[in-house]
Amino acid sequence: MRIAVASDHRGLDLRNKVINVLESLGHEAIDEGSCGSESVDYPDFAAIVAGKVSKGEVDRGILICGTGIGMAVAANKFCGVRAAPCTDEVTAEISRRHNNLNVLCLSADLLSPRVVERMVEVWVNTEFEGARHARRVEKITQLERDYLGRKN
Ligand SMILES: O=C(CO)[C@H](O)[C@H](O)[C@H](O)COP(=O)(O)O
Repeated sequence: MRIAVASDHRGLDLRNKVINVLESLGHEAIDEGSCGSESVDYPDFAAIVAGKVSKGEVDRGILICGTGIGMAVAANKFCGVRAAPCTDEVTAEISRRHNNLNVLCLSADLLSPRVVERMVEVWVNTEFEGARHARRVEKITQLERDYLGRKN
C-alpha cells in the first residue's frame, strides 16, 4: 500500500519509526513532514495527508501529534476520511475490522515506540469485515453527503 505519514513537532521521532516499520512490512511510506523540531500547527499536516486519502492519491494515512486527537479532528473534515486516535493493538485492529479506518492517529507523548510498532503492523494487516459494519460506515458516508460543507 501507499501510506502517507505526517506529524507535528511532537511526533518527529515516532514518525521516523513508523516509516521504518511500514517499509519493513513492504509498504511505500510517503513522508509528508513536518521537518525539524520547529513548532508547527497540526491541522496543516492533517490536511496534507487527509487530502491525499480523500482524493485517492494514497491508500491510507498515519498522523502523529502529542495525543493524536488534534490530527483526528482535523482529518475528519475531509470527505471519505475516517480518522481516529488508537491507543493499543486492540483499538487499532477493531478500527479496521469495524470502522474501516483509513487514517490512523497516534500519540507521540503517550505511546511507547514498541507498542506503536505492533499497532501499525496490526493496522495495515487487518481487513474491513464489511457485513453489518458496511451498513454503518455507509451511514457515516451519508452524513458527509448530508452535512459536510453545510452551515447548519
Ligand atoms: O493537537 C494536539 C492535542 O490533540 C497535539 O497534542 C499537539 O501536538 C499539541 O497540541 C501541540 O502542543 P504544543 O504545546 O504546541 O507542543
